Amino acid sequence: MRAHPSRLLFGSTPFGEGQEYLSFQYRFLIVVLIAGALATTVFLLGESTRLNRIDSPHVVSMAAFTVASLLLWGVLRGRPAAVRPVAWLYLGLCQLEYLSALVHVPQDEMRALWFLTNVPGVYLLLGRRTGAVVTALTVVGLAWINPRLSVPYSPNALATLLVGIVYQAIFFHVYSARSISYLQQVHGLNRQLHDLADRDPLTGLLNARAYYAGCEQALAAAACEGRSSTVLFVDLDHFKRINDTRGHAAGDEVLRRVAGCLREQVRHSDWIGRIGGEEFSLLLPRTSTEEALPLAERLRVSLEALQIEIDGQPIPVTASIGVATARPGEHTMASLQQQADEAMYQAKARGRNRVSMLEVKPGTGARVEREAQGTVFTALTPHG
Ligand SMILES: Nc1nc2c(ncn2[C@@H]2O[C@H](COP(=O)(O)OP(=O)(O)OP(=O)(O)O)[C@@H](O)[C@H]2O)c(=O)[nH]1
Repeated sequence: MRAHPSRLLFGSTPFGEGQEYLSFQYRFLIVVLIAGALATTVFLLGESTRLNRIDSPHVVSMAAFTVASLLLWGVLRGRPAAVRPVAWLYLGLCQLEYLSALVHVPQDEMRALWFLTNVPGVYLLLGRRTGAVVTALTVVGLAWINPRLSVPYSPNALATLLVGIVYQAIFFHVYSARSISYLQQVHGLNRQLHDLADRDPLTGLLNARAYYAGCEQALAAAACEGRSSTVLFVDLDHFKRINDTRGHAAGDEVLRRVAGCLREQVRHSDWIGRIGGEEFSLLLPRTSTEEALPLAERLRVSLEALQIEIDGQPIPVTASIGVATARPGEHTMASLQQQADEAMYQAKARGRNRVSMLEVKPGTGARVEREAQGTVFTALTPHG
């Protein structure tokens, strides 16, 4: 597969969530470093072909500037965290280079304009406060050095230059404030969109698509560490009756309360999703069957103990829970969920409000089923 040409310039640099502005600064600085090196190279080529005349101290300064810019590019490439220190170094380098032009190339009337080019870069890379300080220092510095130059600027030319620098500073002050707040808004809206796309609006849990996508990765990560993971498939019993006898709104309230109860009892690292009407699935990464079964039983008891009252009338809730465990590399999320599904149907078939576990022995395909009674688990149909 061919690499995208932009990788030559920027490398394959990873950016975390919420790093849009850093990613912009990183790319901006790389382009600025290369553009700076190219600009001085053009001047050096002009000098070597006698198209323009530059005094020798400034030729040395431009050559050093070109090499230093390329070195800074090499340092920055692939390291977005280095944007600030590299930007500071580059700012110092630019100021020295412009100063050298001011002193050593008096025949170039336009040379002081280079100081204008720093203002946008400082605002965008080092922030508004640094931008204001650098602008003030540049204005004072130019006013101080002008009478000391071998060919000074006229008062009119100097005033135009200084007012131009201040005007540009004000412009970029406002621009950087607005662009950052705009990016923050876009980031917030992006998060909301992600939430809308990933969450079930009724319960706030992950929807089936987001749940399975996250679980697939969590399962693979646990397998890489040689750890098992377990799925608990929770299906409410006779939920249709609640809808039929107490109304759909009451059914919705039950689903919200069940989701809250499940969420409260699992670890932060566990995955939980609403994958169907009254169906919830939990993936417990790095968790064996022996660790998961007592939790499944605890969840069943908690759901049974939920006290849901609507219009003063209690609504009893129970759930059937299917348990299936994947040893490292043994299952995809789809096949593990399928096994938990089968285990849940066993729990339904045996009378509901219970936990059932199904294990399929690798190689032989032999099935071992277990069921909880209280917190004791008994093997039901071991064979193989
Ligand atoms: N209130 C409400 N009901 C829903 C929602 N999504 C699905 N349902 C209902 O959930 C019910 C599921 O019924 P069934 O699949 O027959 O399951 P059950 O009644 O729980 O029976 P068993 O699973 O066999 O114990 C259906 O009546 C659906 O209309 C929802 O978002 N809100």
